[in-house]
Amino acid sequence: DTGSAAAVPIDPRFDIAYVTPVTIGTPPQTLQLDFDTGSSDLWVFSSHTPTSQIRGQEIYTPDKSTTSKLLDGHTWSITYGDGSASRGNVYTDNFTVGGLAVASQAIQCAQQVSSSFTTEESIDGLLGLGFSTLNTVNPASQLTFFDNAKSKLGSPVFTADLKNKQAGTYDFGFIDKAKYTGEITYVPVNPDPGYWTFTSSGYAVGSGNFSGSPITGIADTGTSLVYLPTAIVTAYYRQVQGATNSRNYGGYVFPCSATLPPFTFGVGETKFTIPASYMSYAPVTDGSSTCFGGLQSSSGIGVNIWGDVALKAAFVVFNGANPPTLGWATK
Ligand SMILES: O=C(NC1CCCCC1)N[C@H]1[C@H](O)[C@@H](N2CCCCC2)[C@@H]2OC[C@H]1O2
Repeated sequence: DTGSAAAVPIDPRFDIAYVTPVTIGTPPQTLQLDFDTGSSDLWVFSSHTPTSQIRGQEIYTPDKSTTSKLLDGHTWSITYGDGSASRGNVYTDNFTVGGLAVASQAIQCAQQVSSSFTTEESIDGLLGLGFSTLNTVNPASQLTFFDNAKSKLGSPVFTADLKNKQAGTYDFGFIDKAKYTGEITYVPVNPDPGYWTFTSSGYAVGSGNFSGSPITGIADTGTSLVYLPTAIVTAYYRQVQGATNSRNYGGYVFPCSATLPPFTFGVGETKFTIPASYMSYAPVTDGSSTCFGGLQSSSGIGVNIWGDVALKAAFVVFNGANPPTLGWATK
């Protein structure tokens, strides 16, 4: 079997996050989920979510599905790196992504979501694509959709083809040659503690020389920006007129009119260049002429993160074989 579904930016102006349609239950209920390789919980806004915390999101109502089953006594609670959080109870039900079906997928129903989820009206929940070891369901942790689907897939892979300000694709079970150019460079993945952790072979700022120092970090579709060591980030913003590290906005900002250099990162012998246009994330507040950078420091986080700003510049294969690897190709 295979699956293929669109990854649609939630805002036409800035690539804050991407959502992908899924169906849950019988008859199918369609929700738009944020596919997140940086976590491993599949949770949804639901009939168990207080209405005060719902603002336009689609919800899953297990009682309306003839195939839903309560996973009795199981609960979950998750907090993300940006401080957003949710918790609730668990059902199993039929679940599909782009034609790929899993019977009895654990569906974590939110009984509480934090404000940043309530205010993000176009995200109806998350679909974790990290390793199942990160799943937070107690007392028995649950498998991700990918882990449940693996046995049905011709090849135990999924691919991310995220795009700048346009819809891309998540494919499951096959590698679409039409989506990339040249060869795919595969690199080792350390699945402990549960992220798609790999080592980049270095970086360059604009037309500057390539620095071949290894950068270990995670490939995270659920994070908008790229977070790297301070030395790399300061080298980048030294090339941006008027850039400053703003305590007020919590990162590097610059005049939206500034000329930005592109940013190149290495994977094995292959080099990926993030265009300058991807390196300006969004105005710090609506209509402001001060923009927030797409590259920020990872010093406060404890891990380097290759988020959407970087992933958009490549075709990425998440290879769930044993051992797992990551494949990177230009497009
Ligand atoms: O917390 C992170 N990443 C951290 C960012 C700071 C540095 C450490 C990693 N990712 C989350 C992301 O922000 C959430 N957000 C929801 C609202 C729209 C934008 C996406 C969404 O929910 C979980 C995951 O995706």
